[in-house]
Amino acid sequence: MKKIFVTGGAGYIGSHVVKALGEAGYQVLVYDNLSTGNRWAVLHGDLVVGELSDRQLLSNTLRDFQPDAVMHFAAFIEVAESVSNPLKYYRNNTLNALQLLEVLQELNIGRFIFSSTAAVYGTPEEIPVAETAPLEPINPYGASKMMSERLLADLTLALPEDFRYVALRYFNVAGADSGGRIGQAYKNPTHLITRALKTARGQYPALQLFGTDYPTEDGTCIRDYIHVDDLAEAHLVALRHLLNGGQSDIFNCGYGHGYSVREVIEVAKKVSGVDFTVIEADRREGDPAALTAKSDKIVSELDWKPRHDDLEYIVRTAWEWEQKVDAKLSD
Ligand SMILES: NC(=O)c1ccc[n+]([C@@H]2O[C@H](COP(=O)([O-])OP(=O)(O)OC[C@H]3O[C@@H](n4cnc5c(N)ncnc54)[C@H](O)[C@@H]3O)[C@@H](O)[C@H]2O)c1
Ligand SMILES: O=c1ccn([C@@H]2O[C@H](COP(=O)(O)OP(=O)(O)O[C@H]3O[C@H](CO)[C@H](O)[C@H](O)[C@H]3O)[C@@H](O)[C@H]2O)c(=O)[nH]1
Repeated sequence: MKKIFVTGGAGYIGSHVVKALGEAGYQVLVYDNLSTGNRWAVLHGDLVVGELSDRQLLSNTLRDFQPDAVMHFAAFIEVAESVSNPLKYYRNNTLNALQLLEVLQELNIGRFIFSSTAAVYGTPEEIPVAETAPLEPINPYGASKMMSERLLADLTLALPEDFRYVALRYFNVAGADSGGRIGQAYKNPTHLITRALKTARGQYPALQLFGTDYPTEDGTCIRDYIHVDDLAEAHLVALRHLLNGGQSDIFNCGYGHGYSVREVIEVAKKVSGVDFTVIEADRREGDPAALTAKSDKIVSELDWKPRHDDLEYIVRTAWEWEQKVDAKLSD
């Protein structure tokens, strides 16, 4: 049985990947400080509650576990916060990734899957954006991830046989486990779909719509929303690629088309059945106007088969999860 070490596996995306790894028969060890993750979200394997910057604990845990591959999800993820507190993001997302790579090198652990982001592209000249587009992040979050990608690229150049990685550039991840066991579970969520559905449930008085003067058809930002279970499957195909001797590579993870904020709000109103209040507000700092993935590379090269390219399904699974999450968080 192959062993996979998962940092950030108690978080939103990591927990869905851990679920998929468990169902596919991998042995999983999660390493997470539970800063935004939850113990109950780890459905398979064991959890070590630990801080990435704790080099000793990280190293001892990896030495004991001897994984065949590492998946690195642990990071801070909010664009707006990264603008107001950039060093927090460079420390956790870049410095802690660097230290993890040093420890892996010391222990000769050489297969790595990295959670990157569409934010590395900034405001691309052409959309859908291809993996080969220039990386010009417009916020510290994207820059912190771009720097980690650079570390990976340089390390694999130096050690082509001993270190191989796949960086997955996620677009906007949304939705929840179709079995209703896990989903996004933050005390103060900032993502559009989660905020909209919590507003529909009466947890916020209104949804703020950030920016209506973007150069898009309806003036609001366009994003490529990908269901979290399809993203989990992308990790499994990337893992098989590496374990079968595949080369280091980078793949976009999105469906290749997007929806405007107004379109998402309409679907959230339809699925919830609530005509919640929307307040048109100023642009949020650090937001590009439109970001969609050119997504054929992962399909053709890794045989990724997405199953949930349907905004209504994405929002419905998130809505079903919203009925449960508060009870989970107060457990
Ligand atoms: N959510 C998205 O739309 C999105 C898009 C692109 C990329 N990503 C990337 O995906 C990854 C997972 O994101 P998510 O949405 O699941 O966020 P999340 O906050 O739910 O998960 C991050 C997990 O990492 C843990 N963690 C953070 N810092 C840590 C540290 N120093 N030591 C130990 N554990 C730590 C947290 O407790 C949490 O469980 C991140 O790397 C993020 O940048 C997310
Ligand atoms: O209450 C809200 C929340 C969001 N938005 C808007 O909705 C769109 C999507 O915003 P999200 O916060 O849901 O997602 P982002 O596009 O900012 O960022 C997400 O996707 C990025 C890549 O595209 C990064 O990876 C990042 O980690 C991840 O949070 C943006 O135009 C934003 O301004 C609102 O109008 N109101």
